[in-house]
Amino acid sequence: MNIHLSSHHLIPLDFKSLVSLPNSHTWAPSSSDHHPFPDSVPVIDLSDPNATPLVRRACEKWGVFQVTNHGVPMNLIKQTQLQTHRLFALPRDQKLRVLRSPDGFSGYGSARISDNFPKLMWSEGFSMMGSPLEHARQLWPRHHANFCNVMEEYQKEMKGLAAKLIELMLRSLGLNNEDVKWLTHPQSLLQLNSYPVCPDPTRAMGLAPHTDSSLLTLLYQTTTGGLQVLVDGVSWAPVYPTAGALVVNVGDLMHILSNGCFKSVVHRAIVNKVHHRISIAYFYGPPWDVKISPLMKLTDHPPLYQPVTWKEYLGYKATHFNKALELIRNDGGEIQAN
Ligand SMILES: O=C(O)CCC(=O)C(=O)O
Ligand SMILES: [Fe+2]
Repeated sequence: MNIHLSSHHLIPLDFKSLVSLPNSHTWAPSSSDHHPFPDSVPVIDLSDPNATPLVRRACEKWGVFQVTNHGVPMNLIKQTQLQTHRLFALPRDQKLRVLRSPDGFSGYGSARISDNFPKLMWSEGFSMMGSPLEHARQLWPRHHANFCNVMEEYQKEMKGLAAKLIELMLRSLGLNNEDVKWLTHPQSLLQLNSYPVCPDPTRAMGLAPHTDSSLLTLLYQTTTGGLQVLVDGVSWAPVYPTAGALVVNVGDLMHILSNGCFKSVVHRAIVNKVHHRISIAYFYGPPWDVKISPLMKLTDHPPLYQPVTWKEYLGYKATHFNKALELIRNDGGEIQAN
């Protein structure tokens, strides 16, 4: 499905002014909503001597895990959370001053994946590629320094942790950083998500089911849960907020790189009636123009995917959404890129 909506769908609702769900935001329940999953996403302590095999198992079975003892200062996470609330608490017309352009990466707006669904989501977001200075100046002409410092520091910490986790994932497969030399210049995007209090959460969708296009995503979801992952294609397992933990999602590019060994996890965010939920997602990937393909050492069976750059892959994702991986699969996507 690829429904191209006009750019006004980039503009989130004025959530505060609504006492009921408008039809544009009312979703039919899906059959998997009735299959809650009893097991829960693994939590891995990075200081555990067994962390490497635990990471491998989590990536193969789930495509997602939580990490504790990750070394990112809790105070910085709290500051980032505070600045995120500060941004979304701004009056709507002020946030609309920094509206993301339809094909842009930075700024305020509805979820990028909105174009692929017939209904709209109960959320708003703010994305940053590199420094947020330009937008922050428009949001707070005089008081933007704190926001910028915190977001830049957070990106720096996430970059270090992402590199560490990639190394761990590679090591778990018998590989090392020499196999991904191009990762000395990673590319990343920081995305703040806001899910306002919702009058009818069972019929609304915070963020519709998707996989991330990154190599990996590091997500902080505060103490208000809402993230769910799809297990075996039929059941939604909640990812319970765990004090100080960060959620690690395997993204599509890591699935490709691992020649299908690691799952890229399908996930979604649900909303609730009581708490305004925020989450902070850091997407980490290769430089835009580097071709990613299954690592040769893992191709004891033929490579499953054709080489693709992150930029090209995002293009496929925009046109074919959850069929994008099929499109570059060697054993025959029937779909043709257009
Ligand atoms: O808010 C969440 O828990 C999920 C966010 C997410 O999946 C994303 O930003 O890609
Ligand atoms: Fe995601």
